[in-house]
This record gives sequence, C-alpha cells and structure tokens, in this order.
Amino acid sequence: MAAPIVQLKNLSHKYSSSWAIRDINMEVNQAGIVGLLGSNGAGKSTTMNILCGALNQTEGDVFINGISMRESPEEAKRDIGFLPQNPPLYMDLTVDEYLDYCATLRWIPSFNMKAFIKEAKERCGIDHYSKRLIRNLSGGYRQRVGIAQAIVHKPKVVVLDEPTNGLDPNQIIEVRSLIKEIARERVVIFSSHILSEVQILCRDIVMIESGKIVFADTMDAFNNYVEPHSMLVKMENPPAEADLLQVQGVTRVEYLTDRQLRIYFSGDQEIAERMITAGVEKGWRMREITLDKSSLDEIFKQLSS
Ligand SMILES: Nc1ncnc2c1ncn2[C@@H]1O[C@H](COP(=O)(O)OP(=O)(O)OP(=O)(O)O)[C@@H](O)[C@H]1O
Repeated sequence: MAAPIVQLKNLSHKYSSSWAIRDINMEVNQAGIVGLLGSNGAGKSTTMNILCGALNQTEGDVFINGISMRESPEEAKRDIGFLPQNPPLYMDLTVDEYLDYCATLRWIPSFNMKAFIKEAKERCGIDHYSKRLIRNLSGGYRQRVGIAQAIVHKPKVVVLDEPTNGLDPNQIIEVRSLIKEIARERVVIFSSHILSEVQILCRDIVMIESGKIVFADTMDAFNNYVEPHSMLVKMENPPAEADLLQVQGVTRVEYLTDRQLRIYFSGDQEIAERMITAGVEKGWRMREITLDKSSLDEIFKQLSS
C-alpha cells in the first residue's frame, strides 16, 4: 500500500517550558483541502511550521510520501510548498525577481525555471504584475504572490497558514477560489480560526484546541455533529408542555417568558415544519422559529469536555 501523502505521528512541541502541541496525529491520503481550525494560540502555526520543516519538533515525526522530515528533511521538503502566517515577501523585488529567487531555492532546474514561474503566475492571476515591485501590490495580490511561491515547484502538498487573514472581503473571496483551484490536484492544508471559512472550503476538518486535536473527520460528519438540537419559538398562545411533546421529535421544553420557549429535539431537521403544522392546527399562533446554531466556542467546549 502507498504511504500517506502527509502523516503526522505523535507530534509534540515544547517552547521553553510549556507544551504548544501535544501528541498530534493526522493522515492525508488524497488531494483536496484539509482545514486546520482553532482559536488563537491553539497550536495551528506550530503544527504547520513543523509539518513544513521550518521548526524542529520536540517529539514525533512528519512523513511526506513516506519520507521522514527528521531523517531526510531536504528530500521531504521537496514536495511541500509553504505560505507562513507572515508571507516571506521581499518588498523591493519585482514579482518576477522574487519568483526567480524562490524557484532557485526550490531546486527547479534552470531549463524549466521560466515555464514553472509562468505557470505559477498564471494560476495565481499575477502574470500582468510581473514587473511590478511587491511593495506596490495590494494585500490580496501580495497574498497571491505568496501562494505563487508556494506552488512554483509544483509540490504535492501546499500548506497555507491563515492565508485570508487581514484581507478585505473581495480579496478573501478571490484567495478562497484560488485555494480551491490549486487543491484540484494536490493536498492543501490551510489554517483558519473562522469556522464558516473551513466549512465553505474544506473536504476534511481537523479541530485543534490547547495543542490537541479535538475533532478530525470529513466536513459532512462535522456538519452532522453540529446540527442544531434546539430552537427558539415565539408564539402568542403557547400550549402546555404535554401538547408540545406530542410533536414527533420534541424531547423537552423550556418556558423562557409567557410567549417565548426553547424547544429541544432529537432527530431530523424537519421538526420546524412539523411544529408549524401542529401550531396552525391547534391555534398556537406562532410568530417566529429560529434553530439554535452552536458557536465555535460552544463546539470547542463540547468537544474538549
Ligand atoms: N516562539 C514561541 N515561543 C514561546 N511560545 C510560543 C512561541 N510561538 C508560539 N508560542 C505559544 O505556543 C502556543 C501555540 O501557538 P501557535 O502560534 O502555534 O498557535 P496558533 O493556533 O497558530 O495561533 P494564532 O492563530 O494566534 O497564530 C501559544 O500558547 C503560543 O503563545
């Protein structure tokens, strides 16, 4: 059987006296986007820096296509492209000069260099800015140059540390669609502290909190897991709890005010429809139903407990 494209094995890291990450295990076996989700200080950058060989772990190892980062760092790094949280851009170079320099660092043979750089620029939509100084580009275009340097050597794995941080809404949309595009034929591991961003982009999600993985599965499994199990209902003529428990799926009722209730349910999400039908039939005079959504904080609390 082929080795996983990316494998993190019992990865732990200690900065001076305290552990930043502890016993991280993860495997990626196919192209697509894996989202590393965690709040500030959760350990995302530490994990990514180690994964890319930019930081030496205290314990454990990283394998890229079965090659150990600890034993053969140069070989393992050949198939990785990395955009760190602070993109390593040289403001006084033009886009072409900068990408030439990056391509040289990435051991691209000189006869391929021009073609590889051209392809990276085209994919990132920066070809028309080839001669422009990086300092004169907008934040969104600088980030594109950062992504171009991460894919210039055509690596199988691209790691992007919070690539949409600090961008305006339009730039965020553009960078997200670029990430989708480059993930078509390779693994992209990207980090974010925004749940909705990971939900939009990723096939798989790895949630990290206080240096530990608290959830790792497909995005579909995650969405099922966090589906709401309660709703806020406003009605003019609320019935007794016994009547509400007759509606299929309702498990518990909390009376918040004389016209506002929180209704807990299990099972499918069609409960709102059944509630409306029952309300109309029985004259409860419903005014509003809102399914409660879990916030990221609540989900982390739930998963970490
Ligand atoms: N160079 C360092 N020296 C000491 N502690 C560090 C260092 N870098 C990170 N840490 C600590 O390690 C923990 C994990 O930090 P890390 O930067 O990996 O988290 P993160 O999830 O990427 O957060 P952010 O989104 O804020 O960058 C935090 O408690 C942080 O304070």
